[in-house]
Amino acid sequence: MPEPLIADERVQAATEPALAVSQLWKVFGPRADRIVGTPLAELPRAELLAQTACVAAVRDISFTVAPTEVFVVMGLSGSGKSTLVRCLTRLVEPTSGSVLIEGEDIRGADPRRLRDLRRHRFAMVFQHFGLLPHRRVLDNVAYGLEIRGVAKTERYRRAGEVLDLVGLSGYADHFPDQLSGGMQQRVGLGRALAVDPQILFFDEPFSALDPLIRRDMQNEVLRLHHEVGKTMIFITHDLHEALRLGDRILIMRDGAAVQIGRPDEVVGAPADDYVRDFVADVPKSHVLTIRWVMRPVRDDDPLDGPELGADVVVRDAVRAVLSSAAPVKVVHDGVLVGMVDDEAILRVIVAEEP
Ligand SMILES: Nc1ncnc2c1ncn2[C@@H]1O[C@H](COP(=O)(O)OP(=O)(O)OP(=O)(O)O)[C@@H](O)[C@H]1O
Repeated sequence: MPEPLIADERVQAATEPALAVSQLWKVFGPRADRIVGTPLAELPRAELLAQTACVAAVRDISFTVAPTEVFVVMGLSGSGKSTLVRCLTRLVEPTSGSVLIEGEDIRGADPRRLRDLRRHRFAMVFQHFGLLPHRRVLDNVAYGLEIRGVAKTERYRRAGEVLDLVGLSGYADHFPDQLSGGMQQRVGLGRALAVDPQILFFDEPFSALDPLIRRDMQNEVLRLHHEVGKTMIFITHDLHEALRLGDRILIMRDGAAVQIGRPDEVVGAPADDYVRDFVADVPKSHVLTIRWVMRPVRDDDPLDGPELGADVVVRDAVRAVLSSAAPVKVVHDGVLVGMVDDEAILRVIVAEEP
């Protein structure tokens, strides 16, 4: 698959990143702080373990996340996703590297500042909802505000608002065990949103839910993201979930970042065989945009065909392309950047046939 011909700057705005991670390592084990920067750090995981009894759970990872971006961390079990994300809030202490949250170095935060950041700037949603069983839904949602010392009337007002937002109006007085798994996770989402955090962290929040409910909840996250526009860091081992939710995806393997890219980049230009295997079964027409299938404009191209934006997904372009006698013109920022003809579209569709 050719590289897209033009860069997409949608996500990477010129503003300060919400999160900037640089050369982050987490090594577990005895004398873990003696590994980074030595030849031992280059050893494959199994050899490092055999020689030093240490595990490099996160290896030299760097990335930035733009404000309001949904950034997904994906990888197989044991690849280091949870450790990486826990390092970002110092639930796990990084071994080396830096983590800046809106420019603030959180590795330098003292315990008081850290507590403050966790109460005011971050919120977490976990797989096992972590709800308080003896408290009503309303109190569970209001919990973060209670910890912050917000007065009862105000926190109930806010919790009521959030219950509406997550589709649980009418359930304020229920207890968690009276709700289905999906609804309990909505309470978890509501509790996270109630404190109006700057960054929401999700650690495999939907893995325990059955597939239909899981899809519902993914839609819910997309809808909430659209409404509240928070920066979200989302861990999953499910590629389809990653592709649906992520503006960009970080793919991890054995603690290292194998690829960081938009869904269409991961599917259109997998960095190696590991990623290629991951994406082999993804219906390409659902993910690739027409910039991935367009060809350069030729002098003799008829220019009376329809026009489509370069970010239109192939699946949504099929009808326009196939029903037009002339090739479709692909435009980006008002400039003609390529052409798409029937053949290019059909190649993607036919490749998906079982
Ligand atoms: N506290 C710890 N002490 C020692 N090793 C650890 C610790 N926590 C994690 N590890 C190891 O670090 C590696 C990465 O684990 P991590 O839980 O971050 O992976 P993961 O991708 O989140 O996996 P899963 O999807 O199964 O949760 C694993 O080899 C794990 O055994």
